[in-house]
Amino acid sequence: MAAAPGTARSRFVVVGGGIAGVTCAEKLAVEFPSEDIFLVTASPVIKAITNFKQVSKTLEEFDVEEQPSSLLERRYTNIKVIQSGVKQLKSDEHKIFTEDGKEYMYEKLCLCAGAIPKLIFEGNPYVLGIRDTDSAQAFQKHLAQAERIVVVGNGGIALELVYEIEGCEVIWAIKDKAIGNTFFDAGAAEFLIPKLTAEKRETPIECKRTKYTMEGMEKKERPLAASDKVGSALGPDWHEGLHLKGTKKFSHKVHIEKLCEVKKIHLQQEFLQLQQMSLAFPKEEKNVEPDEVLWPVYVELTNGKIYGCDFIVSATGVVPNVKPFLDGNNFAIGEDGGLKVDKHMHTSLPDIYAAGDICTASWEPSPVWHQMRLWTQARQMGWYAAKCMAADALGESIDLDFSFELFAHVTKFFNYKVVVLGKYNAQGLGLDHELMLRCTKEQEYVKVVMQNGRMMGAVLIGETDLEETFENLILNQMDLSAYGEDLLNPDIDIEDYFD
Ligand SMILES: Cc1cc2nc3c(=O)[nH]c(=O)nc-3n(C[C@H](O)[C@H](O)[C@H](O)COP(=O)(O)OP(=O)(O)OC[C@H]3O[C@@H](n4cnc5c(N)ncnc54)[C@H](O)[C@@H]3O)c2cc1C
Ligand SMILES: NC(=O)C1=CN([C@@H]2O[C@H](COP(=O)(O)OP(=O)(O)OC[C@H]3O[C@@H](n4cnc5c(N)ncnc54)[C@H](O)[C@@H]3O)[C@@H](O)[C@H]2O)C=CC1
Repeated sequence: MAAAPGTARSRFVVVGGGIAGVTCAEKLAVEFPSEDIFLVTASPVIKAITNFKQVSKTLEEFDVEEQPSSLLERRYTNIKVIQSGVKQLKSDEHKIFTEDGKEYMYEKLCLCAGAIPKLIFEGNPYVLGIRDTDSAQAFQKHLAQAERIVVVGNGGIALELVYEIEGCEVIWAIKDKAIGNTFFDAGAAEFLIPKLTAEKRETPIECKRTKYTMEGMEKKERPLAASDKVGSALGPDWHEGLHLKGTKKFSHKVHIEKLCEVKKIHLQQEFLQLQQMSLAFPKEEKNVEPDEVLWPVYVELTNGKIYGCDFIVSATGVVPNVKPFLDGNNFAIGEDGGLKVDKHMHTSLPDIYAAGDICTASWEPSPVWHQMRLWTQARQMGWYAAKCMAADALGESIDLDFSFELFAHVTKFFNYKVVVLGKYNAQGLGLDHELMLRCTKEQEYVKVVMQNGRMMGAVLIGETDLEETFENLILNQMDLSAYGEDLLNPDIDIEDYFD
């Protein structure tokens, strides 16, 4: 298709300057050194991966740096970064239109526009979400004035926040029976709880995991994204540079409300009126605090309790960022709202690929892999999408990348190293599975998920040193029935067994 005058044209265009987009553009730049690769991004900074190390077959370790886009262009002279949001895609014309009034034609396009926080009571000024550097800084600013906040959600962000916040009371409202439902079961939650309630927290452990830094610029020099622009998602250790401190002298004070959701949020005046009328909140029945404590906002939970607070953090997951810029194109959309991609990261529309948080993996997965919107998967998908685009462009075939064989994630919660492998929470295994546990208080928690004598998943908390062995056992699906409980016997060197 010929480009109209004024339309820039590139064989490969990538949208999004997060980990998925940058990795995809870098790989394309290497595969096609004589082509210009356009990277179109709404954010003024890009995310780059440095010091990448493959720790084991599927576990990886890397640093993530927020960098000015000029550094990327200097590293890859055939990458051209266009800093403007895409406002429209016309897939039938192979064109994208940007906010600054320009248009670009592509032969192959990869969409890596990430996800946005799925907020409860969206639009309420007392409800904050955390996604990018700007929203994290806004949160920090509000926290500095706060005495009490309510954190809603039970996933990665909530787990990190409730542990890190100091000098501010935290009411943590979760839908589930136990904390951290996206990463662990109730047993692991029990193991972790004492760390949360301990008054004094230790210095952070050194842990082999991704690290988050800002390279090539001082924090104060960082260009601020305009508030209406979508920045890249934060990631590992995002809170390290932030001072997450409230106004109080105490260190930590967390109260957990289980099995509940937020029913309503009342502004102070509305709350007082209702209370005066004694209609909505008869004090003897509900957990309403004494009148002398006045809060800007009151959170009514579905368990009937009401908590006043300075503001609410909604850490309630993300939705793929497909609106409004992809409206008018007939993409197949997954149940979670992402662009469906097949095993070649191809969307349902010709010549359009997608990677990272924006996409929904819709191929038949390996029995021990599942998608989770994580930094590692954004990198793996971006890299593999570029390989698939290259293979398509050259008329070659390509097999699904090995990284999708086994789900593997290393992170840190409550100052413990946490490794989750395979179907670590027996996801999708039904009742037909067994759990084996080993736990030493304040030291380690090891859980393996077994099915028909085979290891299907594991949660390793603490310095267990078991990740590589278990990774192999899950990958090779060896029949372990003969070993029974010895599999977790601390007196047996399990690695020797299987070498
Ligand atoms: C607070 C927080 C902590 C996290 N911690 C961890 C962790 O410890 N470990 C982990 O593995 N993962 C973590 N994650 C998840 C991880 O950050 C994401 O899964 C990952 O960054 C997704 O990468 P991405 O490239 O798909 O999307 P993003 O990083 O969101 O990048 C999207 C890019 O698209 C651009 N964009 C958006 N719309 C447009 C448009 N219309 N036109 C042009 N460009 C556009 C944005 O500006 C951005 O550059 C965390 C996330 C958050 C929010
Ligand atoms: N260390 C790590 O690996 C981290 C990873 N992340 C990733 O960043 C992304 C965003 O993190 P989160 O927002 O924590 O998402 P999440 O998907 O990890 O967790 C969302 C939580 O919100 C709960 N929830 C959903 N709707 C709710 C509602 N209406 N009311 C109450 N609770 C509700 C869910 O049950 C779940 O516990 C995720 O993809 C997450 O995996 C984030 C922080 C740390």
